[in-house]
Amino acid sequence: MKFPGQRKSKHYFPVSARDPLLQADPAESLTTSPVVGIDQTMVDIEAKVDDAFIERYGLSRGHSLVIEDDVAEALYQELVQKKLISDQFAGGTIGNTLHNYSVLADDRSVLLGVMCGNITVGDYAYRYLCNTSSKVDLNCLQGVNGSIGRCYTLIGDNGERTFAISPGAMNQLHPENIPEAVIAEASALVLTSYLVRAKEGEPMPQATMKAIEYAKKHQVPVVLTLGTRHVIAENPAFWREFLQQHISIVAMNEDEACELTGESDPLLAADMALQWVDLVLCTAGPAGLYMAGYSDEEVLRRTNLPLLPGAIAEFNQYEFSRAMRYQDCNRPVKVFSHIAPYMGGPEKIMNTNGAGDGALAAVLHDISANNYHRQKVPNSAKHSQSFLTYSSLAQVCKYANRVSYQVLNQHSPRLSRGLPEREDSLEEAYWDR
Ligand SMILES: Nc1ncnc2c1ncn2[C@@H]1O[C@H](COP(=O)(O)OP(=O)(O)OP(=O)(O)O)[C@@H](O)[C@H]1O
Ligand SMILES: O=c1[nH]cnc2c1ncn2[C@@H]1O[C@H](CO)[C@@H](O)[C@H]1O
Repeated sequence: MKFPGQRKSKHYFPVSARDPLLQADPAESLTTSPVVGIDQTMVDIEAKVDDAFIERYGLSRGHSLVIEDDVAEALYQELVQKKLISDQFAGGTIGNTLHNYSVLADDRSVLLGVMCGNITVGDYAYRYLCNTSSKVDLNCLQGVNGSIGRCYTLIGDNGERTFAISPGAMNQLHPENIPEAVIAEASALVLTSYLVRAKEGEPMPQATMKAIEYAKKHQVPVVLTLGTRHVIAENPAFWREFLQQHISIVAMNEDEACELTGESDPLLAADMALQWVDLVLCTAGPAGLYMAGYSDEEVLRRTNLPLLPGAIAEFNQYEFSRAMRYQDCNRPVKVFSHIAPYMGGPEKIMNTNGAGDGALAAVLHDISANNYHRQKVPNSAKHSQSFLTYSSLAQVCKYANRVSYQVLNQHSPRLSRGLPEREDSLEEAYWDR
C-alpha cells in the first residue's frame, strides 16, 4: 500500500519512519483489504463526430444510451468507413475506477463482472485485459459465451461525450457468482447506477443487490457513482431511496447532483445528499470539486485556509476534519470542503472522459489507506474514533483533484502510471508554481 497525498513531508505513514514496529512485513501486507467493484465490462471505442451523426443514430448528446445490435453494427460500419475511430481503451466506469485505484495505491482491487470464455488475441476482451492493471484481480470474473460490451464514446466539437452502449453479454453476471468472502474483507464495495439498467431477465441488477446485501452484512461501506444525469433523471425518487437504503458514499458530478436533489448549486446538493449518505464527492468540471461528510464534534478541526463564501456561509470551516460515518459519530457535525481545479486545469482538454472516475479512485485510496493503517497500528491516535478517511476532507479534495488533472492531461480515462514520484509534496506542487 502506497500512502496517498503528501508523501514525504509531515505525517504520512510510514514513509520516513524507520521504526521497526511500524514496518509492514511484506508477506503480511497481502492482507490489505481490497476495494471490490462490479462493472459492466466494456471497451471504449472513441470517435470524433458531428451533431448530425448523433441524431442519425437516435442518440442524445451527453447521454449514455443502450443501442440495439443492428444500430450498433451500422454505427460501427460508418465509423470504420469514415475512419473516425481515434482510440480504443478498456472502459466501464467501475473498471476505470478500480484500475486507477490500483495504480495510485499500488494495491489490489477486485473486479466482478463478466468476461468472454473464449478470447482471441487482439479482440476486445483481449484488449480489455491488456489495458487493466495487473493489480486488479480478475479471478472472480464470470465467463460468458458472448462478448463484453462496447461503449462508443462519441466526442462532439465542444469535447462533450455521448455514449452509445452495445451491451453484448455485459449484464449476464449472476448473483451466485458474487463471492461473499471477497466482499466481507473489502474496504469498500463500488457500484454504478448503470448496473440497474438491464433488459428484463438479465441478472446484473440482482447480482448487484446480492453484493450490497453481503456488504451490509459485513459492514463494508457501499460506494455509488451516478453514471450520467439522464440515468438519474429517469427516476430521482428511486435513487434517493436507493441512497438512503444502501449507500454510504456517493460520487456524482454537478448535473447528476442536480437531477438527484433538484439543487443546481453543488454545495447545496452535496448538503442535501448528506441526509441519505455519510460522504459525498461532487465534481463540478471547471469549478473544481466539493466534498461533504460528517465528523464528531469532539474531533472537529478548524481550517487554516481562507473561509469560503457560498450558499452555506464559511462552509469550509471544519475541512481539516477527517470524515466519519454518521452512525459512528456521537454528535455528528457536517463538514464541507471545496477545491478549484489543480493548476487551473490543463491548458488543453481533449475530453473530460473519466475525470470523475479518477477523483473517486483517489477517495477510495484514502479510505483503504485508513483501513490498512488501522490494521497495522490499531492503537494509533489516528484511530481514537472510527474514521472513514485517512486524511482530512481538505486533503482528500486536493488529492482527488490532482488525479482528475492527471486524467484530463492524458487521453485515456485510465491512468498509465501513478502520480509522479518526484512530486514529493502535493502542497509544494500546488502552490509553488
Ligand atoms: N474544463 C475543466 N477545467 C479544469 N478542470 C476541469 C475541467 N473539467 C473537469 N475538470 C477537473 O476534473 C474534475 C472532474 O470533472 P467532471 O466534473 O467533468 O467529472 P465527470 O463529469 O464526473 O467525469 P466522468 O463522468 O467522465 O468521469 C473536476 O473536479 C476538475 O478538477
Ligand atoms: O452503461 C454503462 N455502464 C458502465 N460504464 C459506462 C456506461 N456508459 C458509459 N460508461 C463508462 O463511463 C466511463 C466514463 O466515466 C467511460 O469510460 C465509459 O466506458
